[in-house]
Amino acid sequence: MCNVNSRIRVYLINMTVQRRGVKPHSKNPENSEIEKKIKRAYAQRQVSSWRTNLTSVVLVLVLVLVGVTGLVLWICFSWSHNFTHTLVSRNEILTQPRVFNIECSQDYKKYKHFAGCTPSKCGRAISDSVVSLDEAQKLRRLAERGLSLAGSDGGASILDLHSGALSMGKQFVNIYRYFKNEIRDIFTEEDFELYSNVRNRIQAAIAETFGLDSQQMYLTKPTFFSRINSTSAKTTHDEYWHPHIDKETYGSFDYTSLLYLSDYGVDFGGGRFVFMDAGQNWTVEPRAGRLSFFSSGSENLHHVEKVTWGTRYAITVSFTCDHDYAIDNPSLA
Ligand SMILES: O=C(O)CCC(=O)C(=O)O
Ligand SMILES: [Fe+2]
Repeated sequence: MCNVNSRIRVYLINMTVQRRGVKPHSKNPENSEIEKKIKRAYAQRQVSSWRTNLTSVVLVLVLVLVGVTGLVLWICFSWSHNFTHTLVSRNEILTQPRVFNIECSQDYKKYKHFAGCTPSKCGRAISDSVVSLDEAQKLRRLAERGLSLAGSDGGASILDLHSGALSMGKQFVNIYRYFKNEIRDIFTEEDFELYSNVRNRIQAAIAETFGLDSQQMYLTKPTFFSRINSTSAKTTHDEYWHPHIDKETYGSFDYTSLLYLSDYGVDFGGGRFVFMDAGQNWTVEPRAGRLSFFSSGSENLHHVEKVTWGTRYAITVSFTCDHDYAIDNPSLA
């Protein structure tokens, strides 16, 4: 194509020169100067046409790249959505506990067996009728008061009424030692009664669901209030979002329960609880008064999504079958 064009151009040059009455390819210096100019102009036009072609190619490549990236992102998004299911959404109110039975892992075999308590029937359950909204709101105020005394530098902060541990900066203090008698200005006997009462009902619900003897279950540590916001964690113990198995993390746990004190999507964003099965995730959306409980072995690998805004309050209430790891209800005495 370019060759044909150049031939036509040379022909036109010759015709121009002939029309001016000059012999083509004449040795006349004036004519050769004109030829040079025309050739230079032609060369410039060719360079600019290559540039235009190159720009078009780059543009097409960029468009293709953007298209492919979009497609990959879309596939990834729909893939992760297809495999994440909502077990219970915040908007639903469960009138009946929602129970999912799962085969127990081998984890419990590594520990002493306690008939009537050690998990032989495993699973997960969610109930909105063990704790009332009013009770959850009272417990949330208790948590707000306690955690307002200190708190971690970022991520999760905890308050353990049993041991007295409260996050403060990058470490913990013991509220009973730190605040001494002033603690009675912060918490009341009624607060502690409510806490113990709620704990008893949680224990009964777990026993009923898994067919256990409630008398053989003991509260164990850590049992604590948590407050999570979107600030970034400064220490590893304030990083709450890692997938984990409670039995592995805490040893004594046989049954874990979580009582939510605030609402997903209203009080905070992110922060859903996620059960992680092979290739599938199941989320529990917190709502104030919602109780979620499960056997603590690797059949219930889980994590909490990062909180993106607002503040999330919850209580982790843990049970063991081993009396050696039992803890008492907290008291102000
Ligand atoms: O707060 C939650 O939803 C889960 C907390 C948790 O996984 C734990 O305390 O082990
Ligand atoms: Fe956990």
